[in-house]
Amino acid sequence: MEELLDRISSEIYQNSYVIVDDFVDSGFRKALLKEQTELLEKGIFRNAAVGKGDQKQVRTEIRSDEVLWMDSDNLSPLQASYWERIDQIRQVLNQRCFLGLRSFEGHFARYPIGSFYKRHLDQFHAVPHRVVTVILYLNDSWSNEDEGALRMYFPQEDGTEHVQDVLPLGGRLVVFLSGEIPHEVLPTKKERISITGWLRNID
Ligand SMILES: O=C(O)CCC(=O)C(=O)O
Ligand SMILES: [Fe+2]
Repeated sequence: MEELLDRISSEIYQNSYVIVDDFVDSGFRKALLKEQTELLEKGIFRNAAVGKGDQKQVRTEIRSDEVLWMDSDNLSPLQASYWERIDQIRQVLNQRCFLGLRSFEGHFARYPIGSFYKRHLDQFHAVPHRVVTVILYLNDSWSNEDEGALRMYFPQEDGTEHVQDVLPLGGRLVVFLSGEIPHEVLPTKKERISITGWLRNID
């Protein structure tokens, strides 16, 4: 984990993003996926909203995933163990990148077949406190034909954008600066499950 934390902090410092394959082992991933699938079957998932406070609304033309927020006071043992690992990332990013990260918030997300999330930034006027986005994919298998990639846009110095597509491979962790990297989820041809969270500079 030490080496991994080194790599995460140096790549965030240099590139504003990092991709870590097999961040969790397949036993842990499968257990989380099972736990989440059970919640899903109980119908606890909600259509994801866009915006915050009074502005909050379900806009399925922007995003059509379903989310379930994790309750920090009521974490399952698996969720707690994931939070602990994220907290190690939080600490190393504070030590090496001086990001002043104080807390984490996160939700499970399910993208049914055909769903997507249009291009956006995770940090904007209504949610200024999200500094680092952390996504863990839980899918059993994924290939190019399943589509549903995370498409990231990297602004270049000459004003153009470099585009990178990242497949939601199970166990893969994607970390990036929430205010710097616009991204979208391309329409998926297979159900797509993840945990998306944000390290914030408030408690
Ligand atoms: O699941 C992904 O790949 C990205 C999700 C996302 O952009 C978000 O929830 O803000
Ligand atoms: Fe996002």
